[in-house]
Amino acid sequence: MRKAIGITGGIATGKSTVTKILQQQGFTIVDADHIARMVVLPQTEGWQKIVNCFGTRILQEDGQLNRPYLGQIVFNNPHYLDQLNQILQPLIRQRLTDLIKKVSDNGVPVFFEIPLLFEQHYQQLLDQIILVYAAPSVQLQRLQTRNHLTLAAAQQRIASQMSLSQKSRWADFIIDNNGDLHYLQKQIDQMLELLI
Ligand SMILES: CC(C)(COP(=O)(O)OP(=O)(O)OC[C@H]1O[C@@H](n2cnc3c(N)ncnc32)[C@H](O)[C@@H]1O)[C@@H](O)C(=O)NCCC(=O)NCCS
Ligand SMILES: Nc1ncnc2c1ncn2[C@@H]1O[C@H](COP(=O)(O)OP(=O)(O)OP(=O)(O)O)[C@@H](O)[C@H]1O
Repeated sequence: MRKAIGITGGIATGKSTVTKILQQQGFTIVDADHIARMVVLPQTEGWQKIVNCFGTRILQEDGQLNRPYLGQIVFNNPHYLDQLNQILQPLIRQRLTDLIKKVSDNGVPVFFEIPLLFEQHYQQLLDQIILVYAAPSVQLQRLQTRNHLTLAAAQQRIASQMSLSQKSRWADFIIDNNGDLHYLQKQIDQMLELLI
């Protein structure tokens, strides 16, 4: 049986923390954020289109994207986020779809960490979907701390995604990441028992 399992959630709810644990347990992980970084490496089609759209101000001296600066621009203005999405989502989709389709039917699960899984409609390609949930106050606090954002900037980033409560309704399994890492591990063990 084929097991291509999507892992999603909201920004900073703990998707990468979960996939890191799964990777340590020997599972294969494909990370859409990693693909998103590959398609904007200097001189690639994605990089060129972003420079054409946003100008060279979004580049570092070495030609790489200045990601925190581009993040400030797009998460501050839905119009710019829309433009970035129009450039990057087709490039990400092509690679991600290929990788999902390659999962063999030997029953060994492959986990796909996809932040915009529902926004970009990847659900039809996946066999099961896990959502990593954190309460709004926990999510806000973790995002502010990790990215050194003001309250307003963190709220804006959360608002740029579909609401977590909406996503929760569509998931096959919800991992509650409101506790400590020990509690998270227990949730992951339960998920593995149920889904695999
Ligand atoms: C704006 C960018 C340059 C900021 O880079 P930065 O290194 O600071 O953040 P990073 O890439 O690690 O993303 C962090 C988180 O932001 C959220 N996020 C990223 N892109 C988006 C987006 N287009 N819309 C809403 N939320 C997003 C996700 O929860 C993601 O996990 C970067 O996020 C980006 O290129 N985004 C577009 C690519 C994308 O859509 N990635 C998600 C693939 S499903
Ligand atoms: N159970 C936990 N206890 C304490 N801190 C946690 C826990 N889970 C995650 N964190 C911290 O919260 C922050 C966000 O977690 P993580 O980076 O895994 O989220 P994410 O959903 O992958 O974020 P993004 O959408 O931005 O990629 C990180 O700094 C992480 O170390």
